[in-house]
Amino acid sequence: MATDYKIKVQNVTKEYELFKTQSDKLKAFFALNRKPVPHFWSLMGISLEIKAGETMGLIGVNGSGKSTLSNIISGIIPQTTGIVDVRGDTSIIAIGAGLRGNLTGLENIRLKALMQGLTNEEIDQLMDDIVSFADIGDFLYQPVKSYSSGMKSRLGFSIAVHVNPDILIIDEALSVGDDTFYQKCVDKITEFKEEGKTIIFVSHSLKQIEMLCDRVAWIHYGTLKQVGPTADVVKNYKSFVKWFKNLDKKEKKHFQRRMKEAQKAFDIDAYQAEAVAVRQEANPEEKNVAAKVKHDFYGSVISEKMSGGNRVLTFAVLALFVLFCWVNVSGHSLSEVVTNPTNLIHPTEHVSVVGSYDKSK
Ligand SMILES: Nc1ncnc2c1ncn2[C@@H]1O[C@H](COP(=O)(O)OP(=O)(O)OP(=O)(O)O)[C@@H](O)[C@H]1O
Repeated sequence: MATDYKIKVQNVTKEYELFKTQSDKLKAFFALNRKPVPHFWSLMGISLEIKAGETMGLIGVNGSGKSTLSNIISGIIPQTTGIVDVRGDTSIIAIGAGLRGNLTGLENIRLKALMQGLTNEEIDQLMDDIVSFADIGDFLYQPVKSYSSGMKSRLGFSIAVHVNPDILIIDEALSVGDDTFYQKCVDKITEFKEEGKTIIFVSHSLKQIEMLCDRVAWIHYGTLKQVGPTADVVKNYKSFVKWFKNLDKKEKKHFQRRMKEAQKAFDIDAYQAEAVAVRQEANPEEKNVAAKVKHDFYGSVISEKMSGGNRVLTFAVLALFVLFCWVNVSGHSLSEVVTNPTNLIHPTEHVSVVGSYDKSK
């Protein structure tokens, strides 16, 4: 792989546990002896480099993993394994990400710009431009949860392009706006390209991809099917779509089920062993390849899962917290409760009269 990249992802995977309900998820968090939960690998090992100043398109059918990958690159979600290296003094902005539903449009502008490192004075100077580009009228003063998807996209896009990011990630933002807004966005993206910014552009519109992207990565059910010049990848993708459309209903379902089953059955240990074998074969003299690959896989990853020990610790801290609250409410001192725990269920007189009042007054 070349070294002059702006963004590099290497052996990136993303695993989800498919809990049926939120309460199942919560129970599993505290359970010491967890029942097995079905797993799903949204990404099964993506390696890709994007050069500075390049516009890279991400294409693929619904659910193939495009948003998962762009969210990992923008740091919104962590990868399960692999390296994500974003180089240089970089600020990334992903259009749809980070809008808070309970805040108004104006509040969201300030919040996102502050998170991007702008000062309040800088935001004040940009505010008129952001508001006028978004063009959503009085909705600016309404909570974002009341916006249509087109309005959210207008606001997100406007903030993103005005805070002057080094890397811009555009995930399906152009598909929901009307024609006027679409043209404004295309002009802005073209301006960004001319300024040499790096852009990741996720879209189902092959016309937009062909118009804007230098190279394209085709993500196919969690794998990188092809990466290369736009015309080549789009041509192959179109052939796949044509092939798929020609299948009858039963064949389509069968194909989709087979792909999803493969994503459930993905074996991360086998994938890691394969990476070791590939690296060793490329450089037979290299020592400690297994340990180095292990480090590449897990060294920069923040684990979303808690170890058994950490779960016990969290549980103990919570239990202590509840106990201290209870001691406090009981009105006894800690030493009184320690010497006689039944004090916990016999509050002091002081506590028992709290909230009562003297009817004779
Ligand atoms: N939080 C989650 N929990 C479980 N599965 C998830 C989660 N988020 C995404 N997935 C699954 O990961 C897969 C990839 O989703 P992703 O949104 O990245 O696809 P996409 O290519 O962007 O799709 P689309 O073109 O429809 O936007 C899908 O099968 C999706 O159901």
